[in-house]
Amino acid sequence: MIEAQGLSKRFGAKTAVDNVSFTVQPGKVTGFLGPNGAGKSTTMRMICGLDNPTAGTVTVNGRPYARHKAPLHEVGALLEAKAVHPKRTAYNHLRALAATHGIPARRITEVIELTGLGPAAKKRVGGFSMGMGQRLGIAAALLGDPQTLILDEPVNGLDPEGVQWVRNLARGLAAEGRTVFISSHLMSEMAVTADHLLVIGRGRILADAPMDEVTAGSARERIRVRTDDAEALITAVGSADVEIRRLAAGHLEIIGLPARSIAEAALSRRILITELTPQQLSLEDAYMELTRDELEYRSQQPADVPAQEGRTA
Ligand SMILES: Nc1ncnc2c1ncn2[C@@H]1O[C@H](COP(=O)(O)OP(=O)(O)OP(=O)(O)O)[C@@H](O)[C@H]1O
Repeated sequence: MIEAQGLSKRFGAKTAVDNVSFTVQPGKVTGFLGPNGAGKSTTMRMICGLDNPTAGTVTVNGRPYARHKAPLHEVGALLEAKAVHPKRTAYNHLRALAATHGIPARRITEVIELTGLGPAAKKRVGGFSMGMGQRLGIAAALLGDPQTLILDEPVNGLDPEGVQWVRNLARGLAAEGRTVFISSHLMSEMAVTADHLLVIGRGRILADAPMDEVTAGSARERIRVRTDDAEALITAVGSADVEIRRLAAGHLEIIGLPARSIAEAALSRRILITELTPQQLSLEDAYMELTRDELEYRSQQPADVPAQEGRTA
């Protein structure tokens, strides 16, 4: 279990992590999501004792990382920009790690097999693709057979088979009762991998909830509507609080109004409706809603490209 209490990290004037408290439970995959620069890597680095908190504490199984006698057996971490000697082979890199942590050689063979590194194990790491580097990082994280896994963007650079492999690995480790904390930018992947979500924006926790609660719990209802007269319906339901997307001819998505209000507005104007379907939020939709005001680096819409969403104000 990972427990953070009032955890903060400042770099000069920049507050990267701002007084966050959370618990990452064993037996589950917990996804860690947030826009670029939100504080995910800094939080993970503090969990692993690589950055010192400015305030607050974070423990793994009741102790700060540095206070564990055999940390590699306790916590396995894949963090960005892991330093690996480029002239070393993958096998020798793992052997050096194992030797300094009292891990037997047979475990090296096991993790090489587990991560599909076999054919590349005797090659120099300097020539590795990003995906092979990720597999080596995951092999290193698994080396001590730890109870807690912290994986920062583990699927970066992996091919579809590799992405699926990470998903099955994470789910398998959690099923064994381990704590699995994993960050990713791939929403669709996170939606099928994680049981629980922690969303961070500008250093603060925006959501800490089971996956199905996050995807079900949008503040605004989202209804698919088919009608013979889309223009009349847009006029009937339009207001500053209602967002309307034109999906195809006679096919709309109305956000911010319950189905009954749409039906009543249509009935009072004798507009025929042929479909009225409440939508389940995708994780991506839920995430976009949660982080709408929290983006540190925002993309600009080119001025001459019409906005995708027509707001009827
Ligand atoms: N060593 C550092 N010195 C100064 N600022 C830093 C340092 N490390 C991180 N930051 C800043 O802290 C903030 C959080 O960075 P962090 O890398 O934790 O975000 P992230 O959520 O992992 O982002 P990404 O998704 O882009 O990897 C950013 O504004 C970043 O520029």
